[in-house]
Amino acid sequence: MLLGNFVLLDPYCDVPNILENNQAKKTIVEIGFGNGEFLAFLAKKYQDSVCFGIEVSKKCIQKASKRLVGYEQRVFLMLGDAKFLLRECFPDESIDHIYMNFPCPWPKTKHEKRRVTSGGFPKVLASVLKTGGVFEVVTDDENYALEIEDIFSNYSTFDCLCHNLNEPREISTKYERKWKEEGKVIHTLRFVKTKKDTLIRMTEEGNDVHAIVKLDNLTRESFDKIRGVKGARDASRWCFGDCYESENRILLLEVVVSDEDFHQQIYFRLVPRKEDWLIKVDPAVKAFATPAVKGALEHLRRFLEENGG
Ligand SMILES: C[S@@+](CC[C@H](N)C(=O)[O-])C[C@H]1O[C@@H](n2cnc3c(N)ncnc32)[C@H](O)[C@@H]1O
Repeated sequence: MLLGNFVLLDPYCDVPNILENNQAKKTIVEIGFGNGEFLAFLAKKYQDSVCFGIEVSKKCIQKASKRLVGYEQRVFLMLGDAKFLLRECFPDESIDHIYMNFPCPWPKTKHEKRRVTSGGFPKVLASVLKTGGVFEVVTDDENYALEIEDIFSNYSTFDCLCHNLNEPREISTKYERKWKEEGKVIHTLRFVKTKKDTLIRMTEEGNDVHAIVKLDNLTRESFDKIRGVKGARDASRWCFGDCYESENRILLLEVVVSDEDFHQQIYFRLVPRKEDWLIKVDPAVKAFATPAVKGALEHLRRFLEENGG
Protein backbone atom coordinates (compact mmCIF):
# COMPACT_ATOMS: atom_id res chain seq x y z
CA MET A 1 0.00 0.00 0.00
CA LEU A 2 1.44 3.40 -0.94
CA LEU A 3 1.09 6.43 1.26
CA GLY A 4 2.82 9.48 -0.11
CA ASN A 5 6.33 8.24 -0.68
CA PHE A 6 6.02 5.60 1.96
CA VAL A 7 5.31 1.96 1.60
CA LEU A 8 3.17 0.50 4.30
CA LEU A 9 4.51 -2.97 4.74
CA ASP A 10 2.70 -5.95 3.33
CA PRO A 11 2.35 -8.89 5.63
CA TYR A 12 4.72 -11.81 5.22
CA CYS A 13 8.33 -11.87 4.24
CA ASP A 14 8.71 -8.12 3.79
CA VAL A 15 10.70 -7.59 6.95
CA PRO A 16 13.16 -10.45 6.36
CA ASN A 17 13.56 -9.25 2.75
CA ILE A 18 14.16 -5.66 3.84
CA LEU A 19 16.71 -6.79 6.42
CA GLU A 20 18.51 -8.92 3.84
CA ASN A 21 18.48 -6.24 1.14
CA ASN A 22 19.64 -3.46 3.44
CA GLN A 23 22.41 -5.39 5.18
CA ALA A 24 22.17 -2.64 7.80
CA LYS A 25 24.43 -2.69 10.81
CA LYS A 26 21.59 -1.83 13.17
CA THR A 27 17.87 -2.63 13.13
CA ILE A 28 15.77 -0.21 15.13
CA VAL A 29 12.03 -0.18 15.92
CA GLU A 30 9.98 2.60 17.43
CA ILE A 31 6.56 1.68 18.85
CA GLY A 32 3.88 4.41 18.79
CA PHE A 33 5.95 7.01 16.93
CA GLY A 34 3.24 9.71 16.99
CA ASN A 35 4.27 12.56 14.69
CA GLY A 36 7.50 10.74 13.72
CA GLU A 37 10.04 13.27 15.05
CA PHE A 38 11.92 10.71 17.17
CA LEU A 39 11.94 8.20 14.28
CA ALA A 40 13.40 10.89 11.99
CA PHE A 41 16.03 11.66 14.65
CA LEU A 42 16.97 7.96 14.87
CA ALA A 43 17.21 7.60 11.08
CA LYS A 44 19.45 10.68 10.88
CA LYS A 45 21.64 9.66 13.83
CA TYR A 46 22.14 6.04 12.79
CA GLN A 47 22.96 6.38 9.08
CA ASP A 48 23.83 2.70 8.78
CA SER A 49 20.51 1.56 10.28
CA VAL A 50 17.19 0.33 9.02
CA CYS A 51 14.31 1.75 11.07
CA PHE A 52 10.73 0.53 11.47
CA GLY A 53 7.97 2.59 13.02
CA ILE A 54 4.80 0.90 14.24
CA GLU A 55 1.60 2.89 14.84
CA VAL A 56 -2.09 2.15 15.27
CA SER A 57 -3.08 5.63 14.08
CA LYS A 58 -3.40 6.33 10.33
CA LYS A 59 -3.19 10.05 11.04
CA CYS A 60 0.22 9.56 12.71
CA ILE A 61 1.40 7.51 9.72
CA GLN A 62 0.40 10.38 7.43
CA LYS A 63 2.13 13.03 9.58
CA ALA A 64 5.30 10.96 10.00
CA SER A 65 5.53 10.05 6.33
CA LYS A 66 5.77 13.76 5.44
CA ARG A 67 8.54 14.25 8.00
CA LEU A 68 10.47 11.22 6.76
CA VAL A 69 10.72 12.13 3.07
CA GLY A 70 14.20 11.22 1.86
CA TYR A 71 14.51 8.19 4.14
CA GLU A 72 12.26 5.84 2.14
CA GLN A 73 15.07 3.36 1.47
CA ARG A 74 15.62 2.57 5.13
CA VAL A 75 12.64 3.79 7.17
CA PHE A 76 9.47 1.70 7.01
CA LEU A 77 6.11 2.46 8.57
CA MET A 78 3.73 -0.24 9.74
CA LEU A 79 0.09 0.31 10.60
CA GLY A 80 -1.32 -1.86 13.38
CA ASP A 81 -0.85 -3.14 16.91
CA ALA A 82 2.85 -3.29 17.80
CA LYS A 83 2.67 -6.56 19.73
CA PHE A 84 0.98 -8.31 16.80
CA LEU A 85 3.23 -6.85 14.09
CA LEU A 86 6.46 -7.46 16.02
CA ARG A 87 5.46 -11.07 16.63
CA GLU A 88 4.16 -11.87 13.14
CA CYS A 89 6.56 -9.87 10.92
CA PHE A 90 9.96 -9.95 12.63
CA PRO A 91 12.15 -13.07 12.82
CA ASP A 92 13.78 -14.17 16.07
CA GLU A 93 16.96 -12.25 16.94
CA SER A 94 16.42 -9.53 14.32
CA ILE A 95 16.20 -6.20 16.22
CA ASP A 96 18.98 -4.28 18.02
CA HIS A 97 16.93 -1.63 19.78
CA ILE A 98 13.22 -1.10 20.44
CA TYR A 99 12.13 2.37 21.60
CA MET A 100 8.78 3.26 23.09
CA ASN A 101 8.22 6.90 24.05
CA PHE A 102 5.26 7.75 26.26
CA PRO A 103 3.00 4.76 25.66
CA CYS A 104 -0.63 5.34 26.70
CA PRO A 105 -0.63 4.16 30.36
CA TRP A 106 -4.35 3.20 30.48
CA PRO A 107 -4.34 3.67 34.29
CA LYS A 108 -7.75 2.14 35.04
CA THR A 109 -7.68 -1.58 35.89
CA LYS A 110 -10.57 -2.28 33.51
CA HIS A 111 -8.42 -0.91 30.63
CA GLU A 112 -5.19 -2.73 31.52
CA LYS A 113 -5.50 -5.06 28.52
CA ARG A 114 -5.15 -2.01 26.25
CA ARG A 115 -1.58 -1.32 27.46
CA VAL A 116 0.92 -2.21 24.74
CA THR A 117 2.92 -4.02 27.42
CA SER A 118 0.05 -6.28 28.47
CA GLY A 119 -0.28 -9.99 27.77
CA GLY A 120 2.64 -11.63 26.01
CA PHE A 121 4.58 -8.42 25.24
CA PRO A 122 7.85 -9.39 27.06
CA LYS A 123 7.73 -12.81 25.37
CA VAL A 124 7.44 -11.13 21.94
CA LEU A 125 10.40 -8.83 22.68
CA ALA A 126 12.40 -11.74 24.08
CA SER A 127 12.01 -13.42 20.71
CA VAL A 128 12.53 -10.58 18.20
CA LEU A 129 15.34 -8.64 19.95
CA LYS A 130 18.88 -9.80 19.32
CA THR A 131 20.68 -11.21 22.35
CA GLY A 132 22.31 -8.08 23.77
CA GLY A 133 19.54 -5.97 22.19
CA VAL A 134 17.81 -3.29 24.25
CA PHE A 135 14.21 -2.30 24.97
CA GLU A 136 13.97 1.35 26.03
CA VAL A 137 10.79 2.90 27.37
CA VAL A 138 10.17 6.48 28.50
CA THR A 139 7.08 7.47 30.46
CA ASP A 140 5.75 10.21 32.72
CA ASP A 141 3.56 7.75 34.63
CA GLU A 142 5.32 6.44 37.74
CA ASN A 143 2.95 3.52 38.29
CA TYR A 144 3.31 2.41 34.70
CA ALA A 145 7.12 2.73 34.94
CA LEU A 146 7.13 0.54 38.06
CA GLU A 147 4.81 -1.99 36.43
CA ILE A 148 7.07 -2.25 33.35
CA GLU A 149 10.15 -2.56 35.58
CA ASP A 150 8.46 -5.34 37.52
CA ILE A 151 7.28 -7.26 34.41
CA PHE A 152 10.65 -7.15 32.61
CA SER A 153 12.88 -7.61 35.67
CA ASN A 154 10.94 -10.76 36.56
CA TYR A 155 11.18 -12.13 33.03
CA SER A 156 14.18 -14.46 32.91
CA THR A 157 15.36 -13.27 29.46
CA PHE A 158 15.87 -9.62 30.50
CA ASP A 159 18.08 -7.66 32.87
CA CYS A 160 17.14 -4.14 33.92
CA LEU A 161 19.99 -1.77 32.93
CA CYS A 162 18.55 1.39 34.45
CA HIS A 163 15.51 3.26 35.72
CA ASN A 164 16.58 6.92 35.49
CA LEU A 165 14.63 10.01 36.45
CA ASN A 166 14.68 13.10 34.19
CA GLU A 167 17.54 11.69 32.12
CA PRO A 168 18.84 14.30 29.64
CA ARG A 169 17.95 13.34 26.04
CA GLU A 170 19.25 14.50 22.67
CA ILE A 171 15.72 15.11 21.42
CA SER A 172 12.34 15.41 23.09
CA THR A 173 9.03 14.18 21.72
CA LYS A 174 5.72 16.02 21.62
CA TYR A 175 4.42 14.21 24.72
CA GLU A 176 7.71 14.67 26.55
CA ARG A 177 7.48 18.46 26.07
CA LYS A 178 3.85 18.40 27.18
CA TRP A 179 4.53 16.48 30.41
CA LYS A 180 7.70 18.46 31.22
CA GLU A 181 5.75 21.71 30.93
CA GLU A 182 3.43 20.30 33.57
CA GLY A 183 6.45 19.61 35.79
CA LYS A 184 6.13 15.82 35.65
CA VAL A 185 9.07 13.50 36.39
CA ILE A 186 10.19 11.52 33.31
CA HIS A 187 11.16 7.87 33.81
CA THR A 188 13.60 6.16 31.39
CA LEU A 189 13.96 2.40 31.65
CA ARG A 190 16.27 0.12 29.66
CA PHE A 191 16.29 -3.66 29.58
CA VAL A 192 18.83 -5.87 27.86
CA LYS A 193 18.01 -9.28 26.42
CA THR A 194 20.46 -11.75 27.94
CA LYS A 195 19.64 -15.03 26.20
CA LYS A 196 17.85 -16.51 23.20
CA ASP A 197 14.12 -17.12 23.30
CA THR A 198 11.49 -17.95 20.70
CA LEU A 199 7.73 -18.14 20.26
CA ILE A 200 5.13 -19.55 17.90
CA ARG A 201 3.68 -17.10 15.36
CA MET A 202 -0.07 -17.38 14.70
CA THR A 203 0.46 -16.90 10.95
CA GLU A 204 3.53 -19.06 10.46
CA GLU A 205 1.71 -21.57 8.25
CA GLY A 206 1.58 -18.89 5.53
CA ASN A 207 -1.30 -17.03 3.94
CA ASP A 208 -2.63 -19.57 1.48
CA VAL A 209 -6.01 -20.20 3.07
CA HIS A 210 -8.83 -21.35 0.84
CA ALA A 211 -11.94 -23.55 0.79
CA ILE A 212 -13.91 -25.29 -1.92
CA VAL A 213 -17.71 -25.62 -1.90
CA LYS A 214 -19.67 -27.79 -4.32
CA LEU A 215 -22.61 -25.62 -5.35
CA ASP A 216 -24.16 -24.95 -8.76
CA ASN A 217 -25.15 -21.42 -8.30
CA LEU A 218 -24.32 -18.60 -5.95
CA THR A 219 -25.54 -15.04 -6.31
CA ARG A 220 -25.24 -11.93 -4.21
CA GLU A 221 -28.65 -12.78 -2.69
CA SER A 222 -27.27 -16.11 -1.36
CA PHE A 223 -25.43 -13.98 1.22
CA ASP A 224 -28.37 -11.98 2.55
CA LYS A 225 -28.73 -14.32 5.51
CA ILE A 226 -25.08 -14.13 6.59
CA ARG A 227 -24.89 -10.32 6.60
CA GLY A 228 -24.28 -9.21 10.22
CA VAL A 229 -23.67 -12.78 11.44
CA LYS A 230 -20.87 -13.01 14.01
CA GLY A 231 -18.60 -15.85 15.01
CA ALA A 232 -15.90 -16.46 17.62
CA ARG A 233 -13.29 -19.00 18.60
CA ASP A 234 -10.98 -18.45 21.58
CA ALA A 235 -9.56 -14.89 21.27
CA SER A 236 -10.63 -14.56 17.60
CA ARG A 237 -13.82 -12.87 16.38
CA TRP A 238 -15.37 -12.16 12.99
CA CYS A 239 -18.45 -10.54 11.49
CA PHE A 240 -19.73 -10.85 7.92
CA GLY A 241 -20.75 -7.74 5.98
CA ASP A 242 -22.01 -6.90 2.50
CA CYS A 243 -21.57 -9.00 -0.60
CA TYR A 244 -20.71 -7.58 -4.03
CA GLU A 245 -21.05 -9.32 -7.40
CA SER A 246 -18.99 -8.57 -10.50
CA GLU A 247 -20.07 -9.07 -14.12
CA ASN A 248 -18.11 -12.30 -14.41
CA ARG A 249 -20.00 -13.82 -11.42
CA ILE A 250 -17.08 -13.37 -8.99
CA LEU A 251 -18.41 -12.50 -5.54
CA LEU A 252 -16.70 -10.45 -2.85
CA LEU A 253 -17.86 -10.83 0.74
CA GLU A 254 -16.73 -8.26 3.30
CA VAL A 255 -15.56 -9.63 6.68
CA VAL A 256 -14.19 -7.84 9.73
CA VAL A 257 -11.88 -10.08 11.78
CA SER A 258 -10.09 -9.56 15.10
CA ASP A 259 -7.37 -11.53 16.85
CA GLU A 260 -6.83 -10.15 20.34
CA ASP A 261 -6.05 -6.45 19.60
CA PHE A 262 -5.42 -6.87 15.91
CA HIS A 263 -8.26 -5.99 13.53
CA GLN A 264 -8.50 -6.51 9.78
CA GLN A 265 -11.14 -5.70 7.21
CA ILE A 266 -10.83 -8.30 4.48
CA TYR A 267 -12.85 -9.75 1.58
CA PHE A 268 -13.44 -13.36 0.70
CA ARG A 269 -13.35 -13.81 -3.05
CA LEU A 270 -15.68 -16.52 -4.38
CA VAL A 271 -14.74 -17.69 -7.86
CA PRO A 272 -17.02 -20.01 -9.92
CA ARG A 273 -15.26 -23.03 -11.40
CA LYS A 274 -16.57 -25.93 -13.55
CA GLU A 275 -18.02 -27.97 -10.70
CA ASP A 276 -17.51 -25.93 -7.57
CA TRP A 277 -16.64 -22.54 -6.08
CA LEU A 278 -13.20 -21.57 -4.81
CA ILE A 279 -13.17 -19.27 -1.79
CA LYS A 280 -9.98 -17.43 -0.88
CA VAL A 281 -8.91 -14.21 0.75
CA ASP A 282 -9.04 -11.44 -1.86
CA PRO A 283 -5.42 -10.43 -2.52
CA ALA A 284 -6.31 -6.73 -3.06
CA VAL A 285 -6.14 -6.24 0.71
CA LYS A 286 -3.00 -7.89 2.03
CA ALA A 287 -4.24 -9.88 4.98
CA PHE A 288 -2.65 -11.91 7.71
CA ALA A 289 -4.10 -15.41 7.72
CA THR A 290 -4.83 -15.33 11.43
CA PRO A 291 -7.04 -17.79 13.35
CA ALA A 292 -9.95 -15.32 12.90
CA VAL A 293 -9.55 -15.41 9.10
CA LYS A 294 -9.45 -19.21 9.17
CA GLY A 295 -12.44 -19.34 11.54
CA ALA A 296 -14.47 -17.02 9.31
CA LEU A 297 -13.60 -19.05 6.21
CA GLU A 298 -14.72 -22.29 7.86
CA HIS A 299 -17.91 -20.57 9.10
CA LEU A 300 -18.67 -19.36 5.56
CA ARG A 301 -18.01 -22.79 4.04
CA ARG A 302 -20.45 -24.42 6.49
CA PHE A 303 -23.03 -21.68 5.91
CA LEU A 304 -22.88 -22.13 2.12
CA GLU A 305 -23.15 -25.90 2.35
CA GLU A 306 -26.25 -25.54 4.51
CA ASN A 307 -27.89 -22.51 2.84
CA GLY A 308 -26.22 -21.62 -0.43
CA GLY A 309 -27.07 -22.19 -4.09
C1 LIG B 1 0.91 9.17 24.05
S1 LIG B 1 1.26 8.93 22.37
C2 LIG B 1 3.01 9.19 22.27
C3 LIG B 1 3.46 9.60 20.89
C4 LIG B 1 4.97 9.86 20.74
N1 LIG B 1 5.73 8.65 21.00
C5 LIG B 1 5.43 10.97 21.64
O1 LIG B 1 6.17 10.67 22.60
O2 LIG B 1 5.06 12.11 21.40
C6 LIG B 1 1.13 7.15 22.21
C7 LIG B 1 1.19 6.68 20.76
O3 LIG B 1 1.15 5.26 20.75
C8 LIG B 1 0.30 4.82 19.71
N2 LIG B 1 -0.16 3.47 20.09
C9 LIG B 1 -1.06 3.15 21.06
N3 LIG B 1 -1.23 1.82 21.15
C10 LIG B 1 -0.41 1.28 20.20
C11 LIG B 1 -0.14 -0.05 19.78
N4 LIG B 1 -0.76 -1.09 20.36
N5 LIG B 1 0.74 -0.26 18.79
C12 LIG B 1 1.36 0.80 18.19
N6 LIG B 1 1.14 2.09 18.53
C13 LIG B 1 0.28 2.33 19.53
C14 LIG B 1 -0.80 5.87 19.66
O4 LIG B 1 -1.47 5.92 18.42
C15 LIG B 1 -0.01 7.15 19.93
O5 LIG B 1 0.46 7.75 18.74
